Amino acid sequence: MTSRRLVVAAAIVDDLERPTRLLAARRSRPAAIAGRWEFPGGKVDPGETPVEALHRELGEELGVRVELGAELVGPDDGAWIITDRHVLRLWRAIVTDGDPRPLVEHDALRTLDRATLYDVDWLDGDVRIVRELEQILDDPVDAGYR
Ligand SMILES: Nc1nc2c([nH]c(=O)n2[C@H]2C[C@H](O)[C@@H](COP(=O)(O)OP(=O)(O)OP(=O)(O)O)O2)c(=O)[nH]1
Repeated sequence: MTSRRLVVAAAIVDDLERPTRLLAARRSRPAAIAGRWEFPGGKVDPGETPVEALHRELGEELGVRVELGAELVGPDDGAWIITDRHVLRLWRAIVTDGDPRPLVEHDALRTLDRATLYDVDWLDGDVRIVRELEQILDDPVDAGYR
């Protein structure tokens, strides 16, 4: 049996209930995935709950505090297998404090909407998650934001 390490990450959006924009982060390391885009987050440390780990990672990586919304439940026992060694759990989140900056692990951030969602080179394992989020993202015009 393979047991995969749990990674937790956030779909940082502009509105928890009716999102139109999503934050993507570009990896700066390790070399094998540098330049690819992902959801900010990281591995859960021993003794941490997944939600505690997510708050810690978002503070370390982006310098922000967040409020979490609904989890995006995946097809693999409720989570998302992203690599042969990792399984991801992902929550909607909005920033409540700070401006996201690529402090560690990332060298660029982008805010994407439905029209630009695939303009970045998502990590392979994230692509089907992005497809699911595409169903949730409202058009900014429909949502009355533009
Ligand atoms: N954070 C994150 N990792 C992802 C995503 N998609 C994906 O395949 N991964 C992979 C990349 C890494 O191999 C692994 C997560 O490890 P990580 O390097 O982010 O974890 P970490 O911050 O705790 O770092 P470390 O302990 O290795 O220093 O999962 C994603 O959307 N977000």
